Amino acid sequence: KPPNFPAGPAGLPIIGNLHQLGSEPHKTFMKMREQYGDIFSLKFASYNVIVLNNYKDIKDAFAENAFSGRADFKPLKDRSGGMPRGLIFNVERSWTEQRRFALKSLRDFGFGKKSVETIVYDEITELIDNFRKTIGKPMQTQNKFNAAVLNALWTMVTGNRYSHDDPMLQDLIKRLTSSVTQSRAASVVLFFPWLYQLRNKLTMVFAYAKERQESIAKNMNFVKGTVEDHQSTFQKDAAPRDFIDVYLAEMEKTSDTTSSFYKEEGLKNLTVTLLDLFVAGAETTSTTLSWEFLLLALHADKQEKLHEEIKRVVGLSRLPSLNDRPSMPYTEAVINEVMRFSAMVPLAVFHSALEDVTFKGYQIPKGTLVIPNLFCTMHDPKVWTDPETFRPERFLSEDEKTLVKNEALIPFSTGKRICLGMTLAQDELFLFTSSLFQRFKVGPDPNGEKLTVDYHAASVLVPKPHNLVLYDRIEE
Ligand code: HEM
Repeated sequence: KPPNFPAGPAGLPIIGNLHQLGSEPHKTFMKMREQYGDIFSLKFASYNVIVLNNYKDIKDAFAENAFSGRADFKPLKDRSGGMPRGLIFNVERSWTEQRRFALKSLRDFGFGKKSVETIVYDEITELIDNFRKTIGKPMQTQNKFNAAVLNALWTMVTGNRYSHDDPMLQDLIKRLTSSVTQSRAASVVLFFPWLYQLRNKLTMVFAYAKERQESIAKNMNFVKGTVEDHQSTFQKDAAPRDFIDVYLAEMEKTSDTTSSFYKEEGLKNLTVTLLDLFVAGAETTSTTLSWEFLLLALHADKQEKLHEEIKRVVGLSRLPSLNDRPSMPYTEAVINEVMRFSAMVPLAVFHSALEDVTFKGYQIPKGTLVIPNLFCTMHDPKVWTDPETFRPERFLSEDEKTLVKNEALIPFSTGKRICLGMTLAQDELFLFTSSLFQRFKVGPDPNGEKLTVDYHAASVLVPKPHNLVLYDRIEE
């Protein structure tokens, strides 16, 4: 161990602590915290790791540029053409440039602005039509939300939308979903470059590796095709149609040969950026909606309160809008509680130290992986009363009229690398939640198995497949 490094459980040679993680590492870390404290260390193969479990430590660490690196895993670099590019796994200057540009441009195309409403309304209208066909029948919600959410993103980025049952859209969803929810067994190769090499050589033997490589290649081609279409119809002086157009315009005006927007490098960053937006934006938002439907099916009283607020503030004759949001604290509290309870991205995305840093008296060497245990901050019994209970009222003042903030609610992480799509996700969650619970009531399938909050744990926590039944509140 490096000198003055946080303490942690002893591991084995070669693999370090990898064998101790279990199927739910976020919970294992909560147990280790009892023995080793809020900040403890691990070893994953040759990587030094520190785990942060307290929201204050996570906030302080991630406010520093020194902790804004990402792991230098070879498979991740291969995914973006041999070096870090795009948004999620990019680092240093290229990341700063790409992130700043994506944030600004997407804000102009919807993030936090009115136009997000128009785009999301199209999806909500189709979703409501589809849901109405299933009234009274058992159905799985996850895939339906996926299509709507991915479509909204696709519209902002590429200017087009698909019908929710379009095979192209369904195919894209399948490939994106598997990249986020693939088993932990596959991610072990991240830590062992030699195993990754071997796996590549034995691609024919490892079916999942083959499938994953093909899926990344297909997604890449799909995105490249869309970029090429834009390039061939791009008009320099016309108003940009979408995110890709703004990006192409930025490339046109870049003359600095070292910029991440310059010519070929710009194009490479664009394709990875597009993939990153879809990978990060679609599955997360739709899984949050799945959690919400499941939790509200289990808590009919909270669902009734939610519907009552929507009926009182918006009525039943028009769709809710972002302007209604400040008058709907219960709706906000429900969304907050769904995000807290599900802690859907339990360990965020690993950060790494870009240089040697001193943090809270510890010396953290360059290259150390930093894991923020977001699950712990949002289920910490020291912060939350009865953390395992679903109770939206915890985010309200005593008279239930005002929303109350809690600093430990950090489902989007915090600091320099805070989720780039946070505003969009929050707007979408508000619009989907208020529109769908204005119209529908959701409950367990009376003839199905007992509903539980069990989930499948990968990078994202996804509720186990389950059926729900919808009822239409508005007779036509
Ligand atoms: C409920 C929905 C969402 C949740 C809970 C969520 C959560 C997260 C978390 C925990 C991270 C990791 C932050 C870190 O490394 O510390 C992240 C990163 C990211 N998210 Fe989200 N996200 C959501 C929706 C979205 C949407 C809709 C988009 C885009 C349109 C998006 C784009 C991104 C990107 C690009 C990153 C990487 C940022 C970077 O590394 O600089 N996310 N998100």
